[in-house]
Amino acid sequence: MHLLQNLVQMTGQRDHLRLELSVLSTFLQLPHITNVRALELLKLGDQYWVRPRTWYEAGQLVAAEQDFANDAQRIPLQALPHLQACIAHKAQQAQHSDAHQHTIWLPVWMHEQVHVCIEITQSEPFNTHNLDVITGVFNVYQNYQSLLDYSERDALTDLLNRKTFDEHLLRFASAVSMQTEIQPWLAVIDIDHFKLVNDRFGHLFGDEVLILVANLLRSAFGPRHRIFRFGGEEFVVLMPPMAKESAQASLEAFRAMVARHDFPQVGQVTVSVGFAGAKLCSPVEILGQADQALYYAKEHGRNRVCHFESLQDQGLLGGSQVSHADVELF
Ligand SMILES: Nc1nc2c(ncn2[C@@H]2O[C@H](COP(=O)(O)OP(=O)(O)OP(=O)(O)O)[C@@H](O)[C@H]2O)c(=O)[nH]1
Repeated sequence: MHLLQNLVQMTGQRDHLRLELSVLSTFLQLPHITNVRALELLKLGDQYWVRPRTWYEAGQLVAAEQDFANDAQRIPLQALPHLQACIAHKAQQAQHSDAHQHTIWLPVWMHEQVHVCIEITQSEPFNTHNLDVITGVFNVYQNYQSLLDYSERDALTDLLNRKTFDEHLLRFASAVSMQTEIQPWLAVIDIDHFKLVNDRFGHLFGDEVLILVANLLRSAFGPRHRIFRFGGEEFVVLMPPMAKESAQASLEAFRAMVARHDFPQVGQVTVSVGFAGAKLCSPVEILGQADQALYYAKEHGRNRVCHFESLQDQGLLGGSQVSHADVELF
């Protein structure tokens, strides 16, 4: 009965982190289980890394507070050879036992990739009944996870939709380090004269441009970035902590990549970009700042990248543009 109640509670969650904590808490109700962790996997450079994202410690479930790259708990995937082999073979699970404990790894497969893996350790060897219950709970969790994921994505481009933006931004903003020049960034990217694309070539070709721009965004920005389609021809990228020059350089590289791309039938398409530091202030404020920089880029020739704080320091932003942010975004 306890298990059923836990499953009900688990499927009542509306965000990934709470769902993860809820599944760990469900596993902890099962007999013999001594430890459970949700591991996050990420490719940095050409190597895969793992870190515990949520785990059980001193009688409590806790979540990592650090950005993945700065997390001292991250280890190379090779350090967990059974999990590494499991992923390499696209297997559903891996097990390992030593004299004291028995561990099972259950990777969450989504679009043929693994970003999360549940690790369960128990004092007794796994038996058939025990494994049936564990995999049953895990399957409910995995199905629910993909349902949540589906509800968070834009149907046309498969990028994140706007629904979870605030939550992602909050996580990025709380990763701000003491060095103020290294900070997360928020960029608003808008396709130039997109109405003309629709008018000249029709909505189907317009849609194809949106899909291709989304693909270019995915290839330009790595897994530590979060890419959203905010609606229409507007995209938002949350960039992990870095120096302003690096943020500017990667946005410039993306802008140039779009300008170089040959869009079928349509030919050349350009984008304008505005970006601002994603400090700990309200999402509305940060979006408003990036949007003011975007507005400036649109007003000054399009196909360019503008940085809010630089424009502000140069006194190039009037007060009137703020209303654009209100109209466009809220
Ligand atoms: N094909 C397609 N068009 C869309 C979609 N969503 C919004 N649009 C169109 O995007 C166009 C946006 O046009 P505007 O906001 O006037 O901006 P613009 O023409 O890109 O001009 P600038 O932003 O000033 O460079 C409108 O024509 C919308 O109908 C979509 O999902 N598919």
